[in-house]
Amino acid sequence: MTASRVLVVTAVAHEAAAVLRGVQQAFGHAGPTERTLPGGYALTACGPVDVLVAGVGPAAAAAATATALALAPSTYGLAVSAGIAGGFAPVAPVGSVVVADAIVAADLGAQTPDGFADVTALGFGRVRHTTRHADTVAASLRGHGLPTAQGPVLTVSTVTGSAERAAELAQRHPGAVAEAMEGFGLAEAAAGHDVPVLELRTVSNAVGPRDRAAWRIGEALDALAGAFANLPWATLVP
Ligand SMILES: O=C(O)c1cccc(C(=O)CC[C@H]2O[C@@H](n3cnc4c(=O)[nH]cnc43)[C@H](O)[C@@H]2O)c1
Repeated sequence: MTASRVLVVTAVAHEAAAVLRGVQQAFGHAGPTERTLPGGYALTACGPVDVLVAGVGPAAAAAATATALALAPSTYGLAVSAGIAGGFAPVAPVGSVVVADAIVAADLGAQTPDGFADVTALGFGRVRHTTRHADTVAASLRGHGLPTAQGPVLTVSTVTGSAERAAELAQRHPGAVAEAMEGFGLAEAAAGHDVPVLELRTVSNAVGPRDRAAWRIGEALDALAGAFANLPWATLVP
């Protein structure tokens, strides 16, 4: 079997529905088919794309992605972490798209007297995965008029809630465009199956002081559908 399908992993069903709206627009498939994988993960197939609901956080993303990849060896040519995200100002405002050229575990490490040390610095692990197709995807989205930022997307286990933490992350990860909670989990699972990865998100809130009234989840989900409708599918699905 050729690795000709794309696996898209979201945290929650609303994100999966937005992704599927975009995929349906791109491929015109009327009837997506849904099944449940072992572990209870909902997987919906639409054209050459499978959309999986994994749950929130890196561990949930890793478990679900590993399950899907193990059940269908040599099926997927790309695994994509997709959903909403917090955007770093000013590059990624609410409603914009972010495309990861790297997926970085931002809080996997140890607090030392000299500050945070990630597991790579500590000598026992990795904190970064390089993605596939980021340039082509970002160019395509911009070509369709979608505001798009490209750069590292951070994976965190705790949502940033202060200006100090946002500044610390931005300083430690120059060029970071967004933070979310699942990308690194997907990337770790995909690496175990030699499947290339991408992370594509739309911004629902700014990374910074907590302000629930400022979240724009509906706007971000509509933007997510728009992004998936306008991906360079011929590149992603050879
Ligand atoms: O309670 C809060 O202050 C809060 C602020 C933003 C997001 C949350 C969530 O629980 C959503 C987590 C969910 O959505 C993704 N996401 C969206 N925005 C962010 C963010 O600013 N930082 C990290 N993750 C974010 C994430 O991938 C999860 O799937 C709560």
